[in-house]
Amino acid sequence: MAVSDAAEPIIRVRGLKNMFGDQIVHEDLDLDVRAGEILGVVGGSGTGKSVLMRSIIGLQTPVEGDITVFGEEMIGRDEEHAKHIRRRWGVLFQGAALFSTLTVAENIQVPIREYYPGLSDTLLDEIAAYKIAMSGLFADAGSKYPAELSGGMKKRAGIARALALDPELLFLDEPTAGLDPIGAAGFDQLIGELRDSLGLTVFLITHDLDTLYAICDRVAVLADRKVIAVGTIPELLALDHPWIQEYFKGPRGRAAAAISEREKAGT
Ligand SMILES: Nc1ncnc2c1ncn2[C@@H]1O[C@H](COP(=O)(O)OP(=O)(O)OP(=O)(O)O)[C@@H](O)[C@H]1O
Repeated sequence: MAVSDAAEPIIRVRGLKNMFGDQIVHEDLDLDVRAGEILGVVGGSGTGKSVLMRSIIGLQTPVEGDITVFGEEMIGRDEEHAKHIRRRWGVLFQGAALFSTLTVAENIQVPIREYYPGLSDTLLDEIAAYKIAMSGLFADAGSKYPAELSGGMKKRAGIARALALDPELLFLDEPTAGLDPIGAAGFDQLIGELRDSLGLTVFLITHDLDTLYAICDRVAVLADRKVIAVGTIPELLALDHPWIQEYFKGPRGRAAAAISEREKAGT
């Protein structure tokens, strides 16, 4: 893993403000995501984790603030230039958000067709097969429709589509939600392996404490409309914010920490 804190961050958010009607979701929110890291983003339900991700990827226009990705200012950028930047990231939305009327292979080919309209069907099929293998799906998954896949397989198909354009950055919104513990652990392992082998930077929204312990280099905590803390789990444990203490030191947090300790000890 090659996490760099000295270089310019891959994602830099400053003074972000988001509102829906009278409801202020974010105010004065700052966040850096470093090159090569897996950053876990946690926070209670409705604290604005998904809205933060949507702001960064350009699906939500903030009321105030600056967002740069790969050193490029994202807000107010013209569509043609934004498209070139978007090409450098992949997104796995909650529930995978696959097109239900397309096969897995066709889903993976959607972004490729958008950016490279001239590619032959043979080449598109080869690329889809490669992404399917990278995502740990069985070889004939390409011909299946999403409804024919288990929840875990759907998420892997979503990852395959997110990897379609060889991204440098992945956004994952609750990737292990709804998976059984074994499926979730396998998915964590996949994300870690992809980061290591492809040199990805990963922005990962999760409620899953096991995921935080297993693969996240740092964790950003959303509360009170902003990122109240960001650091390694030991760094966060040293803070006395009530939500952080409850989250990491409540029964589930203690269980996840114990599993992580056992795995490190190899027992
Ligand atoms: N398009 C929208 N219109 C109005 N309100 C919205 C919209 N999108 C999000 N919100 C509100 O913004 C707040 C933050 O939502 P968001 O989905 O980002 O929370 P979250 O932290 O991801 O929650 P969860 O962990 O439950 O997924 C919520 O109160 C939500 O109702």
